[in-house]
Amino acid sequence: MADLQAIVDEIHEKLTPRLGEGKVADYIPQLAHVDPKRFGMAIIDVEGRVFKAGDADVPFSIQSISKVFTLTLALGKHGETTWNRVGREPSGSAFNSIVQLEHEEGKPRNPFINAGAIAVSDLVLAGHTPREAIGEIVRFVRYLADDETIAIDPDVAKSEQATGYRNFALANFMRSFNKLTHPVEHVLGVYFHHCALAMTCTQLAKSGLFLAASGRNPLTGHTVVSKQRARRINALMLTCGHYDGSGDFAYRVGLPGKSGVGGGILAVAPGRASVAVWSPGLNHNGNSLIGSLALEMLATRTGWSVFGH
Ligand SMILES: NC(=O)CC[C@H](N)C(=O)O
Repeated sequence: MADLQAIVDEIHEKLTPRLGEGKVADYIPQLAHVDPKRFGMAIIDVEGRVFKAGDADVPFSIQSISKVFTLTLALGKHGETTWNRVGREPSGSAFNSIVQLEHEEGKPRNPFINAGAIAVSDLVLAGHTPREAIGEIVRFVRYLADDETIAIDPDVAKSEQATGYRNFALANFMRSFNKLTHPVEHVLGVYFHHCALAMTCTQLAKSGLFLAASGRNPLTGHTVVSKQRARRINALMLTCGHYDGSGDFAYRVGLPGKSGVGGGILAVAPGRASVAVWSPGLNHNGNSLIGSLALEMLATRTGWSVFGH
């Protein structure tokens, strides 16, 4: 086994001169306040060993990475009927695009674009008030990471609530096709709050470990999902986790991954490790520019690509 700590240190050192490249998301005003030169990386292998560099223990806004956790919850509640509400195909369009929704009559392409995650929030709301649903999501993420300190940043949630015009448009559009069962304000309340979860790279890597270990978190011994479900969530992350940049991420990195506009990426090396990186500058697809490079370097040095060495 390669010396992972040496690899992580080398990646950090090599990328340090480039920190600040890319564009920090500012359409959610609160996200624009983040220092663009931050960089964190954490790897946790299936034996529980932790390898970290840089700001691995500084919390950041996980944004769309949370869609992996809400999808897992929705599948737990609704099983395969989840797929009546959201598809499983890459969209080839931006995370906040509305174009396909009209053709597809309000059924979003996949659970990781905004429209799809809004449909998933509607599913998580079933039988709950918005406050209870948000509480359930926070409890679930704390259970995954085995860390009771994880919380939502209320300022980020408020900031997005105040400026989330596109997400309101997407949700209203779906509602017009009768594709949401709860009021738009309730569904988006859940969506904005889970996107505003603040986590460190270490916490994120821990919370994704069940996906690297056939559905069971080896640190806690908890079986989170079946092997089959873990494999399927990984497949969705690989094909849809980086929006219209998913093909390029598969080509360069070759790992299931989910990005967020806060600059984080959670990547899964099945059977090996869970990896989280954070660097706030984004590329033109809204994925962390330096974070993607860090994962490309990691995959090259470890041979972890799911497509072969
Ligand atoms: N890609 C993202 O991280 C987008 C999530 C963000 N909360 C939004 O709805 O715009």
